[in-house]
Amino acid sequence: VVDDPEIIEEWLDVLNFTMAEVSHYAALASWNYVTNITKYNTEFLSNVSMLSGNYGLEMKDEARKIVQDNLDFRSRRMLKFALRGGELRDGHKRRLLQVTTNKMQTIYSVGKVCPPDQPAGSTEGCLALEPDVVNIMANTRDYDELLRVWVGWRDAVGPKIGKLYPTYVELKTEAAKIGGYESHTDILLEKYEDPTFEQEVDDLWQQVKPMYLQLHSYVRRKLAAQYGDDKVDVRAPIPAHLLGNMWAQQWNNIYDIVEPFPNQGTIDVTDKMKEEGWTITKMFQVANNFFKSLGLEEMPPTFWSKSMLEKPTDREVVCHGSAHDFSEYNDVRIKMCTEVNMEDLNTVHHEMGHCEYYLQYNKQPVILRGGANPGFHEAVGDTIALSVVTPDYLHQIGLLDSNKIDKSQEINYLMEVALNKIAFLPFGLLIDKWRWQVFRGDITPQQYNEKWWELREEYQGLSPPVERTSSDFDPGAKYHIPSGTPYIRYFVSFLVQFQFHEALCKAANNEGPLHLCNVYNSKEAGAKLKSMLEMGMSRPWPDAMETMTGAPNMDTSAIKEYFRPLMEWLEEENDGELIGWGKELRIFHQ
Ligand SMILES: C[C@H](NC(=O)O)C(=O)O
Ligand SMILES: [Zn+2]
Repeated sequence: VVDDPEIIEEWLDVLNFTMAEVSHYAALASWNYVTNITKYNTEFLSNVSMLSGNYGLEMKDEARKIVQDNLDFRSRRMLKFALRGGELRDGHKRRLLQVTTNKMQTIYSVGKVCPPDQPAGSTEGCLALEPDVVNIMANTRDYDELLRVWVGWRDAVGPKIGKLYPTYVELKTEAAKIGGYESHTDILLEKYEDPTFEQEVDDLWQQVKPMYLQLHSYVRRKLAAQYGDDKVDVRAPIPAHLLGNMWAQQWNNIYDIVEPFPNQGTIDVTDKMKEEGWTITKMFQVANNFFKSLGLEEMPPTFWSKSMLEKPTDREVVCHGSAHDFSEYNDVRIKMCTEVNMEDLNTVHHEMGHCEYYLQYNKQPVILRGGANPGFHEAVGDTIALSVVTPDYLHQIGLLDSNKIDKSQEINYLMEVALNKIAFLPFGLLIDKWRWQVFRGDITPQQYNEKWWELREEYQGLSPPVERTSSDFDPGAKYHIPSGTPYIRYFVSFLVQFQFHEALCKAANNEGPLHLCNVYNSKEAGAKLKSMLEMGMSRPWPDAMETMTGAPNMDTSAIKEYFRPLMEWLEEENDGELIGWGKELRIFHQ
């Protein structure tokens, strides 16, 4: 037992140094694997993960000996984090968990959708998820072609991942129990340091659900008009393959089908980006310039020389966009199979927001480097992107001919943003609703798929376009399940980013409405954001929220204020029409 403050401070210093080293090598091994999926890099990642796991166990055993009573807040917080998490002591089980996770991620990342009656073993004519299959889902308006790739992708990766998932769940459960937790779900929730967090997210969803129902009702009618009443029944959930996205998580790609006021010029600037000859590098330079304009850190030279900003042609990679913190030498990178379009312009800012956060909290001890909560980390880039997509800024960077918009163009603009942000909310909630139940043992392997679709209908008002059975594993068709990346962070982000946007607009003395506010070049907005980012996870997230907004809690008033003009318009449009589905189906009256 150690209770000498001198020795404890010394231990914490050594912890910080060794954690930086171990995290650096773990990040490098992971980087090598995700940017070049080879047998060697996969095994190398497994080996390094085993080593960093050994270090973690030793560090935890030492931390347990430390008496925390007369330590200051900061040291106690560092020790709290040091003692967190699951714990597998058995080397074989730890390796099995690592290998199983790598296998699921690899199956997903190399998955291909092949033409019908493809000879076994040949990849002739097969399509990768990014960019090929994603582009079909975004651009084709052929019901059956959409169905083919929607089913094809799930067939390609679902069952194989589904076979591995129960082992993954068992091992995570054993690690949690040895670590002193009821289930792995408690480890996931622990990051929010909030005993009522599950109740809070349910309450927040109830507050924004009416907005989602308005959008869903309107979009369903437009899809019925597009594909016919025999394909889309306005009294029923929407077939899940018609929303322009493989997971129906964001609906921007069907903007043309749902556009409120046609021929008014659109703020979907994909075509303009291509006409203007935008390159992938330019997209990242524009994003970098926005952060610089706020007085924040620019991406360092190694970001440009070491990132992977487009899909390589000579190897398999994990295409799903990600940002990487190497914990040393100011080395931050992005890996992304970028395409020149508006959706990816948003994602570029999203990923760079992670890098900005890494750069801002790198003065913190390694163990305090992280988002105030994981939702904050997902919200930084998206908050900036809320300024980027405004007519004012798009005009400034030459993607819109004018920054003036009339009433109908304003509704069009809000619809574009709502298809990204409002559509996403139930999806952001249901993924971990499913996973929390799986890790608690409330959903068995036999029930994986049927419970998934129950949640998809309950929250999103979607239905599978064809019969799904328990031999399918549709959760596995979404990156975050095979990769083990938690998801409630995005639900949190899609709410708090509007609070952050409002706070930055206030700091920038913005006069106009929230949805037209663009904080580009505002050093006051930058200073406000910086004051929160540099905290990392050194304080509980309500303190970080208070630094940003003046109040400590998540709050839906900002997102409601942002979309108010659109909601008024939608309630007009939906007056007398069917809204909701299942037992909540009703006629809407203003
Ligand atoms: C919203 C989430 N973003 C991310 O993974 O970066 C997703 O793509 O599903
Ligand atoms: Zn992210």
